[in-house]
Amino acid sequence: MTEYSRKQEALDYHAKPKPGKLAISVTKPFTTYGELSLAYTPGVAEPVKAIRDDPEDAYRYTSKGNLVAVISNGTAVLGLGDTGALASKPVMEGKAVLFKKFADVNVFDIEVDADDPADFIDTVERIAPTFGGINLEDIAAPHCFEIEAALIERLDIPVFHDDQHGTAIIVAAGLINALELQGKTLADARIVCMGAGAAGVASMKLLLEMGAQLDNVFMCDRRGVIHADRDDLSEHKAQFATKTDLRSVDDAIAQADVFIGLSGPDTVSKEQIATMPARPIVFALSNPTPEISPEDARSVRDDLIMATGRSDYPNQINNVLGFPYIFRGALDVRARRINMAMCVAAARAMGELARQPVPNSVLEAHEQREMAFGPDYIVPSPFDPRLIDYIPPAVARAAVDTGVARTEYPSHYPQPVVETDRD
Ligand SMILES: NC(=O)C1=CN([C@@H]2O[C@H](COP(=O)(O)OP(=O)(O)OC[C@H]3O[C@@H](n4cnc5c(N)ncnc54)[C@H](OP(=O)(O)O)[C@@H]3O)[C@@H](O)[C@H]2O)C=CC1
Ligand SMILES: CC(=O)C(=O)O
Ligand SMILES: [Mg+2]
Repeated sequence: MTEYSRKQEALDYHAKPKPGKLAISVTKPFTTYGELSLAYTPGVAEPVKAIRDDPEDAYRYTSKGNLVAVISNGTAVLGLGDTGALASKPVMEGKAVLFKKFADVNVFDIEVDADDPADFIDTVERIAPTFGGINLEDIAAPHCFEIEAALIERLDIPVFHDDQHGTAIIVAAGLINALELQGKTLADARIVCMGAGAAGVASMKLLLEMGAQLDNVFMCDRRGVIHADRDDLSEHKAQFATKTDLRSVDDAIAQADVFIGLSGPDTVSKEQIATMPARPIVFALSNPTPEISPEDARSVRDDLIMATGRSDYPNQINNVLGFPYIFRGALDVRARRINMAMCVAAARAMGELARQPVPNSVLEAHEQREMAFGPDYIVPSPFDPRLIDYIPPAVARAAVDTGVARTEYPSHYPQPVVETDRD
């Protein structure tokens, strides 16, 4: 397929037979006058009064508890940069499709024309009563950090910046598996992260939480390696400013076991990948164009494990594996927030699933005869039907254990096996 026909196919997919990828459906019988009088006036006044008297009843009588807002201001849309709010809508509709298809979570996508963080925060705060959770998407650093922190502070529903934590979870799951396959460990691995924005900062923070060492993490932005002698660092970059003699990205990559790209298209060269020590790991995760193509990386290395964020190569490290299931688990225990313990639990569950035999439905979706844990299969496929059995229970359990759940661990979720003493 030529580049032109690929583009046209994508445009046609979005345009036909109806513009966009989503519609709203009605969940109650609605054909008679009696049903009209229940759904609308006078019947609707009863749940209104109930919720006025007890706001928790919103979870009982409305769609709030299974409704997430996917909200963007369009300032960091994929790796395309600041496209503006309107142009981010196809991505937000796409996230809504994934939420619904993979975890049966309903979504309103909301594109907010507000570059000023205070305006954006106010808008989200005002519309928050509608929703059971808020998924922030494609909001550039550094504003994304301020926006997320303010909304977590002001709201009592989960607020989750997907590009930060959704990405971090899948990066951690994939990296732990890839390191094991390469005979390395998270505690010892030297990691270069190209991109110190939303995704890069959160991913490195989760890796530190899960065992990576700060002295082994070399964060890079457009000005090169982030180090302690730089005086141009935001608070979020400064937490990675270690004492190091490394200054150039070339030098950092030449010592790195792992390269993680969360920056933009074509930001690392074949020559740089060629200098990495034996058995390297290269996650080129910028979308849609990675930091380096798998073809280019493989042309200079036959000992690497390679992943991208795309669906058309093996090892898709993409937050699609995370956000539908993390919200499913959080909503099902009515969590007040999504905390670090829930993120770690999700990453571990995801990584574990990749080690299990692959079901036929996944082989069929990928048109493969065989897939098994190994260099070309370090994370589950987005089409793995077991993701819903692995991740939400892990997230819900962590929410309950850390005291952020408003309900008990759901009775319809897998229950722990109780050992009985028969003696
Ligand atoms: N696969 C996945 O699941 C995901 C992938 N991503 C990808 O990660 C990338 C970043 O997204 P996000 O963190 O939200 O965006 P941000 O705008 O928050 O951060 C972008 C970061 O990348 C750096 N950067 C951009 N271009 C270059 C370059 N040429 N050389 C070095 N550094 C560069 C920026 O540097 P500076 O600070 O100097 O401006 C900044 O630190 C995107 O390409 C996105 O598609 C994001 C989320 C999920
Ligand atoms: C996958 C995603 O969220 C991104 O590239 O921004
Ligand atoms: Mg995104």
